[in-house]
Amino acid sequence: MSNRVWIIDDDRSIRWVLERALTRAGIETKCFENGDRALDDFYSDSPDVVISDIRMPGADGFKLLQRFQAERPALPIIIMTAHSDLDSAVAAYQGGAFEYLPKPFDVDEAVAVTRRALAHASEQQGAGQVALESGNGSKEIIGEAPAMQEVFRAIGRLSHSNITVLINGESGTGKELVAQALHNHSPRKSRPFIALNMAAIPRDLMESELFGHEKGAFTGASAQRTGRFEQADGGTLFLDEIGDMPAETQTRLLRVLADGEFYRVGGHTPVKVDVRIIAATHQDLERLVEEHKFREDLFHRLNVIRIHIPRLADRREDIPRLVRFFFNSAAKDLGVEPKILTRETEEYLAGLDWPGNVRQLENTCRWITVMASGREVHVEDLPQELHQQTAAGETSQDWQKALRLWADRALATGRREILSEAVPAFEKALIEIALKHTAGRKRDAAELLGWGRNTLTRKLKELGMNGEEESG
Ligand SMILES: Nc1ncnc2c1ncn2[C@@H]1O[C@H](COP(=O)(O)OP(=O)(O)OP(=O)(O)O)[C@@H](O)[C@H]1O
Repeated sequence: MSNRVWIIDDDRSIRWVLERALTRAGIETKCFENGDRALDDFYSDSPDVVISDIRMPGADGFKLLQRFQAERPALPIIIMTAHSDLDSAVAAYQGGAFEYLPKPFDVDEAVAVTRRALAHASEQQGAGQVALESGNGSKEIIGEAPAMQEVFRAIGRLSHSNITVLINGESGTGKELVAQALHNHSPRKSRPFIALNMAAIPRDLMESELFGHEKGAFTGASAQRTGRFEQADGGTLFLDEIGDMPAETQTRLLRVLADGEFYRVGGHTPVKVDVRIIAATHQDLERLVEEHKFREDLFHRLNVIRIHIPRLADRREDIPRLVRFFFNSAAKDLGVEPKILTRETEEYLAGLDWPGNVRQLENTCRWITVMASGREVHVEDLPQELHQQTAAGETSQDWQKALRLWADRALATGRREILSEAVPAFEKALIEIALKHTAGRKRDAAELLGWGRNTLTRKLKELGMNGEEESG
């Protein structure tokens, strides 16, 4: 009999949850508490799909992946791991894994991924999978927030391809870092990665910058110069702030993408290149298209795969880890000991808006490393502009916004069951004010609150506010 899906994890609760969910979904399962047991069974009873943890005693997930792959290259494997950095995700794909499931995962998602893997298994019966070599010198990308996990998955999925990618995200969110990771984990990784920011190049130099020029093509062109396209041949050209590309350059770019060749400025011989384009923008390109500021045909050429990188404020849970990461790298650069945040400072930083996103956080961490006197960083050690940001924010915020901010901070820093903290504080505040308005008369205060008198009496007792009222 075939046990269609194997679940391999040393954590009994994970095995239990998955087994239950898959069985309910009508999928047969077989569980193993370690990799060695699974390897023992592999030759006598082969699965259709494997779901495996990475870190286990004995044969770990990567070793299993290797062994399974060697025997059955088309076997889909889903790697689960709590260790959610990019490299383990991509390494999983390089071994031929089908999917990457960060822990803790949503059970429905796990079932959906397993279904896809089963469908894939039946399609791919017997087909081989291409193994990729590992990437080179990639900078670490920190991100445990679900939205960042999506980004990592996309990088993993795209690691076999040369497909055009459009990255969306505000300034400083890490678009270039992701573009570099896409390149480093692509078949082009040993060829150049050239980054170019459209917003930073003067308009009249743009074409020569991209396509190069011949000697004498314009005043000042005293020698022939190769452009970025030629420099990126065989590799990747990262076009940042593509929304700022002038119309005439858009037209030329479109032609290059269609023909795979171009002319240097002032040149008459076509130059052939093989370049993968990754474009990025903080702008809404669809809107620019509607406003006729961006060519629709170029937009469609670039918008093959879209990756969205969230604002830092939408992934606050990553802030403490990012801070530790930046403290460590700043300390290394400056030859000092890395700073440490107090819990209060950590909560404070996690609650700020960070309009400059990760770049602003990185700069702040450098500033602190240089400027803060002690090793422990307190709220008062933070740069002045961060204090101003909250002061300005809070005066303009109504109480609901302040409440949201509080909840966001509390959850981002690991607090749980926050209703039990917030509800009594909320009721207490309203009761106090109602009693103030009625000079302490309970009956009237209850009416102001919309409660019966008995309810108010009970609440006062529950909240330990019995000293606050007179009879009324
Ligand atoms: N998730 C992350 N983990 C670690 N470092 C990060 C992360 N995101 C961004 N950084 C760092 O923050 C800085 C800004 O990132 P990057 O230049 O990639 O942003 P960007 O979106 O391309 O910005 P812009 O649009 O302004 O060019 C870089 O130093 C980068 O290394």
